[in-house]
Amino acid sequence: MVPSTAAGGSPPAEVLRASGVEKSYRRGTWPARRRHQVLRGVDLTLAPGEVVGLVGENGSGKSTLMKILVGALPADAGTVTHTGRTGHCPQEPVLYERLTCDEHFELFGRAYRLPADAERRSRREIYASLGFERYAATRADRLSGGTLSKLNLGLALLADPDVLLLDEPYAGFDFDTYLRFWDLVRERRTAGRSVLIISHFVTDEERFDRIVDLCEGLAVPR
Ligand SMILES: Nc1ncnc2c1ncn2[C@@H]1O[C@H](COP(=O)(O)OP(=O)(O)OP(=O)(O)O)[C@@H](O)[C@H]1O
Repeated sequence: MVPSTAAGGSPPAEVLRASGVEKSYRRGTWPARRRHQVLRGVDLTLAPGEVVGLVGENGSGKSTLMKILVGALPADAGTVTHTGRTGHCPQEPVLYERLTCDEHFELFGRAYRLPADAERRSRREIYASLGFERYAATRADRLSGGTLSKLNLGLALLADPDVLLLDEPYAGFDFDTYLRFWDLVRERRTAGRSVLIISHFVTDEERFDRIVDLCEGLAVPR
């Protein structure tokens, strides 16, 4: 980790930097075991208030890169540095089926060490902006796929992270929720927060500041 502000107190030029990130997986069983190199030296930066799209075909390594960026998977080579707080919304929601939405927010609020009143305020804003307050007392195993995605995103937003990393965040959203999602991203950008969005494809290119293609293991600016 690097300090959250540059020397002299001025804002950092970038909130996230990945340099030369490499990753390969082993495939097959012995004696036909071989390495499959997914990332071949990815360079990627995210400036404060920037909304960047990371696109690439199925299997190009987007989720692998995201896991490395959040520290959930070690890279074989390269470095990743962050400033400030990071929120991560994985492709598959990591939730507890017996806990309600409210209980998830309480649990994650404690994990983020948020004061209880700040957690409740943030939770109310998230329910209102994504429109799922009526499910506050519903257990996760009784939620629809789209509402699970809202909860997954809401938990990543709870502590107002400086950098939000989202893996296919709107896959299960209806159109109204999709538009609400982009309102939320716009608000974050205005507040100087950064968002990196992984997607198979980008339909609304104008909503992003920049698009980066993950192609043959490298991040290529579009
Ligand atoms: N744990 C693992 N072990 C072995 N191979 C893996 C593992 N995780 C991913 N892979 C392989 O690495 C490649 C990249 O996978 P990854 O999930 O990062 O791609 P992706 O771009 O996110 O794909 P998608 O768009 O389908 O979600 C794929 O060929 C996948 O099969």
